[in-house]
Amino acid sequence: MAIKYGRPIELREVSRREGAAVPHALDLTVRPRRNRKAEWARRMVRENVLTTDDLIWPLFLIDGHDKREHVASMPGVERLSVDQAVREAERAMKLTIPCLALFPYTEPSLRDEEGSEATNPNNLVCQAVRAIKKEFPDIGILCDVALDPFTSHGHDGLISDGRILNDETVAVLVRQALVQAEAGCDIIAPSDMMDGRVAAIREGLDHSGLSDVQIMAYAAKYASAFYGPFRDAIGSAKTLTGDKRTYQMDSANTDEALREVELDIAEGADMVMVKPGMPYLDVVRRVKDTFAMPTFAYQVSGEYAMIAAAANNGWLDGERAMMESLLAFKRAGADGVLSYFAPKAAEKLRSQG
Ligand SMILES: NCC(=O)CCC(=O)O
Ligand SMILES: [Mg+2]
Repeated sequence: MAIKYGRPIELREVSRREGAAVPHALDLTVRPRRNRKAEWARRMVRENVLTTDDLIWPLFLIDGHDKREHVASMPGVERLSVDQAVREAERAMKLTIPCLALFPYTEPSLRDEEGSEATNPNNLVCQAVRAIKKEFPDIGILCDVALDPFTSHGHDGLISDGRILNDETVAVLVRQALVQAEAGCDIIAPSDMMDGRVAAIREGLDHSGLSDVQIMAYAAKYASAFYGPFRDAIGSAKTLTGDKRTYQMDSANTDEALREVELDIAEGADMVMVKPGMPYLDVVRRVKDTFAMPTFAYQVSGEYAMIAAAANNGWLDGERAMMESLLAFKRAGADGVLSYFAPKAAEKLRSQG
């Protein structure tokens, strides 16, 4: 059977001859199905399109050389040594993915209470930024700013008596942003949810002659169960004590998301992000409609894992579910998506020409 665009050609609606008698014919003037009768007709009225320009590809880094390690809870995703990350950057260039996001798996021996490795100008992230930029200066690189990959307790900030300290943490985040920007990173993406960090980072960058470095603020980041596999990937799943509800947002709220976004824009964010993605599409839509800012969504590890696991079990058509999930972000008003599906989706988009 000939298959095109995933459905049997035999199912195409055959045009009916005028005047032909149809039993039980309804007297309908409006028949919305007319605009869906063939692929060319659907293409004509399609409201949203996904392109490779919409994709940001998150990569996980590990120490070593020529090393790739599977992340068990994220089938198809690997931790990469810096040389392998450079190879993936080349793949991203060929696939016309505009931007990579880098996340380190930090050796346990380098993690401490203060997350000191975050401000080491030669840490894994900074090494990867330099190596990728040296070979592929034309690909964008986004670096996360938060302490969780570097702290022994797995929290995004400094802790005292069980409290995550805001202002003290912000001072460290500014130093983290500066080492990454000095290594050549193009976009600083604070994901820590401390108050006032965007303004402090903007000021730090500007005072260091780095005023061209953009800020994509994880402005509305929710305390979510969907981050589980990411914590597995960066090695903080086992060490994380408690949860992040005193700094990340309550999943019950959307007005609060608007206030958070408004603050980050006022503090100098060039782009804003909502995270997680699919369970929070209502927030993406409200943010886009309210602020008309470049608005991004993060299709997080748990969202990826759900689709990948169901597909691996044969319960979902993985490719179709991937493309449908990514298009949903465009429909909700997002300008782009951080997604672990980025390379697969880009391959699919390019094969469709
Ligand atoms: N700051 C980056 C993340 O927390 C990512 C979460 C995920 O992919 O689950
Ligand atoms: Mg905030």
